[in-house]
Amino acid sequence: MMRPFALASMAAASSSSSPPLACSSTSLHCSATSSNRRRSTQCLRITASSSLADASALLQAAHHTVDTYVKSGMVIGLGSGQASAMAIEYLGRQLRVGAFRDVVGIPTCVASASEAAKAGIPLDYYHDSSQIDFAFDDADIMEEGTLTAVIGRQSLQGDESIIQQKCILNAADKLVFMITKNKYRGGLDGSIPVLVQSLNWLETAEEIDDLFLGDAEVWRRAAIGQAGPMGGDFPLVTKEGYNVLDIIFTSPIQSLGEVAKSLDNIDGVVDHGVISKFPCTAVIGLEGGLCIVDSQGKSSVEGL
Ligand SMILES: O=C(CO)[C@H](O)[C@H](O)COP(=O)(O)O
Repeated sequence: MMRPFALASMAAASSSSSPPLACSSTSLHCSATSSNRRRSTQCLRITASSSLADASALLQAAHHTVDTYVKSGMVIGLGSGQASAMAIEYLGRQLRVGAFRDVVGIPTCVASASEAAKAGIPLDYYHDSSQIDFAFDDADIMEEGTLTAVIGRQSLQGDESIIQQKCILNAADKLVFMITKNKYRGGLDGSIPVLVQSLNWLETAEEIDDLFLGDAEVWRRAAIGQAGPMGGDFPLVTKEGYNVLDIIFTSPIQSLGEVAKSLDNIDGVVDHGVISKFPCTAVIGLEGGLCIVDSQGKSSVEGL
């Protein structure tokens, strides 16, 4: 059954991500555990410098992604978010100075199309038959080890579409997510967006609520105004005509893959923000360096 959740509990759930102390089971280990712990404490005190540090970590991740994976002649899926915007801007600059040529971008949403247009990257639409050599994106969170990611936590206004984003990312021969280390861990928390048929959204929401009973709350996303279990006065309707439910996990998620599988089996669920792609690479921005982890289990550290 849907329960009337207070707004305060939504705020608490969405801000409950505790800072991790290390970014991988393997070598992210990168000797940085104690300094990361020190850094986590400092970050709690100085939020402004934390976002500056994150921005600088993401900038390194964005430059590394373009420098390492982009080659002339590629068709590239362009994701959205802070790091993706940085990568798009840098890619445009590199095209202008002649570091690459004949690159075509396929934006996953309006925001990345607009960044790419500003950067002067030639663009194309995504078609079912599009051959995409490489794609990059931000992730809201990424599961340590499996590299399963969640996208689409931000509000889906305008023309954004989780379906289109996932199609482009899944179609790419190679996919990179650029993230900061606090988004890469096991026992993830926070929310997962789920697209549902709007006609029977309440039944679907109740089924999802029953599935994760005690571990999650299910809210319908609002287009404007206050969030609420029912989506407020103006529930969000995507461009495809679906509602968005946010499953707000209040207990750590044991396996994102299992959550995705369970959601796929529920009537009325059209898609969700969990993406599990092989091969996939996480370029994780750290303070003063990068950690690169791929889905074959290889990891390396740069610049620490
Ligand atoms: O859907 C997404 C990427 O496709 C993410 O929700 C989002 O863009 C993350 O952005 P940021 O890194 O700026 O928080």
